[in-house]
Amino acid sequence: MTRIALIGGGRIGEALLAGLLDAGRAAKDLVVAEAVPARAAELEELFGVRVTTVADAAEGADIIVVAVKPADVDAVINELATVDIDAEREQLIVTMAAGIPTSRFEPKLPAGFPVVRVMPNTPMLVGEGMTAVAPGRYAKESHVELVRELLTSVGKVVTVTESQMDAVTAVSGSGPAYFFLVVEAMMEAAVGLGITHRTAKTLIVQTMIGSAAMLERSGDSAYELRAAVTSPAGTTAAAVRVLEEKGLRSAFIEALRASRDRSAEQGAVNE
Ligand SMILES: NC(=O)C1=CN([C@@H]2O[C@H](COP(=O)(O)OP(=O)(O)OC[C@H]3O[C@@H](n4cnc5c(N)ncnc54)[C@H](OP(=O)(O)O)[C@@H]3O)[C@@H](O)[C@H]2O)C=CC1
Ligand SMILES: O=C(O)[C@@H]1CCC=N1
Repeated sequence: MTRIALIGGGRIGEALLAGLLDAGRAAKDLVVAEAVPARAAELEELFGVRVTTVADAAEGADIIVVAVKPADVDAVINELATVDIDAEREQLIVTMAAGIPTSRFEPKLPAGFPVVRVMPNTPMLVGEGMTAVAPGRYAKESHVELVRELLTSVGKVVTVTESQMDAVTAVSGSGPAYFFLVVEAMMEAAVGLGITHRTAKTLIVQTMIGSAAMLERSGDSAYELRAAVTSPAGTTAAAVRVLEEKGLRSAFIEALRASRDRSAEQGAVNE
């Protein structure tokens, strides 16, 4: 079985770990390097995985997943550069850090060492992740396939070019937060209209799940599905008019641009 080293056991690292274990991967094939001792102990306790140093984790792994904050990536690269990793042993690095290009890794690693950049999201935790995968300069089709296979066990996977990664980050990497924000706002509104918190959550979550399922399964566009909900002079038209007047559409356009730009900016630091 493929041995996976996770460098950085934070929010996204935990989503990956939990998703992989739920998908049937054995804890003995997963090893974690985590800087915060209390967090390391928590991960050992929660998931039964071994927590060790970056060097030990990386040397024994087939796939080394880097899931630290963008600002910490250089330190991890420098550490990986000093350990015994080798493309001939079929090892590869997968980086999840927003904005950081594969070209930041490649010059510091053994010649030709393959790096694959990915942008996952936290729903991996429940097997419903969305991950985009882009090969670096030395990653072959077989490396991309291996990464796709790994991440398909925790959700959907698309392959993109690395130049699209900052945009993908704005759409699906950060995307869960936009939906959670919409739910927060709808919850507040529903409770304000006299519905209990518990009932409001049931109504909203199932409405999201149902709407997503229709988008996925019907051949119709979001516009067509929305039109089918909107009775002439009815309730939906009244609500949508307010949302449009308040600038929801342009807010999303500007928000995703800001997210894309922030991703690129994180990659540009220290270049
Ligand atoms: N959260 C998300 O939804 C997504 C995040 N990402 C990317 O994943 C990366 C991690 O994000 P996130 O999980 O939110 O961040 P977190 O801060 O929650 O997790 C990163 C963890 O790595 C630890 N760490 C830092 N340096 C090292 C090191 N040298 N060795 C071992 N562990 C280290 C951190 O410790 P400390 O706290 O001390 O720094 C922290 O516990 C980011 O680059 C982000 O862009 C990508 C997609 C989605
Ligand atoms: O907020 C962030 O920077 C990370 C990257 C995508 C989702 N979370």
